[in-house]
Amino acid sequence: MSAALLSTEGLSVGYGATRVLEHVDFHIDRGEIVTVVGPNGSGKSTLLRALIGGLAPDAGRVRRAPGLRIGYVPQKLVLDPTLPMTVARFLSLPRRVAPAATRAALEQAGVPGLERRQMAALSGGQFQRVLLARALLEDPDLLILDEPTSGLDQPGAAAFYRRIETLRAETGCAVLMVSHDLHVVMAASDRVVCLNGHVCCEGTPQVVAAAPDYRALFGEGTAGTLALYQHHHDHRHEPETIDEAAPCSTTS
Ligand SMILES: Nc1ncnc2c1ncn2[C@@H]1O[C@H](COP(=O)(O)OP(=O)(O)OP(=O)(O)O)[C@@H](O)[C@H]1O
Repeated sequence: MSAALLSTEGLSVGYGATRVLEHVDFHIDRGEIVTVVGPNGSGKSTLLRALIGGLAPDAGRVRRAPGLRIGYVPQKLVLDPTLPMTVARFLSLPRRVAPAATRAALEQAGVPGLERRQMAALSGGQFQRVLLARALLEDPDLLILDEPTSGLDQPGAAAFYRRIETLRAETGCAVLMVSHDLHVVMAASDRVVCLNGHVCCEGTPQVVAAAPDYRALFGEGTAGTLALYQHHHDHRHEPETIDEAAPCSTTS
């Protein structure tokens, strides 16, 4: 537990009287890539809010390594499209960033030279990369991404995941990623945690990118960056909340 960058013990958290997460034990270690999957409304964003300190636990605790630097990429960010704002200016909010640091962050995020482009004129993939660049300006020990590929097509998602893998290799930062896709995850994930109000199951992704079935499903364009996650639940959920095809040996 002491090696963890960030961990929770018995975390219960919610909004007012509504509990969203119950007794969640979670950890992410230095340099690790962890993907949290779960259906819509299962508490993934709530877990992130609790982890970054935006939501106080009702019970249990959150532990952060001393001096931990977190770079956060939000699920979406809505900017007024009529407001003229260059990428460089966006990256300098709320505090000014030197041009060299802006250039380096855009390069690291895989979109060099975008400084003078208008935010409103970026494609979905470019916008996501600029959000990543903004997170990288923090020089994070831990990069937290909330559904970063939700607006991207499969080749776009694969390219984004390749960039994240490269970043981890270059900087050694840990990566915590959230996805509502229960089955398809980043192949480089060291661990996948399945959440549905509590931790249902966790394990490694099964890398099947070379399998003919996988290719039939996802095509050839993803170059091994995506993998299937196989759930091994030992309890049953309400219909339509989670992965009905998963084996559930007992009823909770
Ligand atoms: N600010 C809030 N106030 C009250 N309830 C909230 C608030 N934010 C989320 N909730 C509720 O908490 C539950 C979990 O929401 P959360 O956003 O954490 O789920 P999620 O797994 O991230 O979902 P999604 O995949 O749809 O983004 C939902 O029932 C949601 O309606």
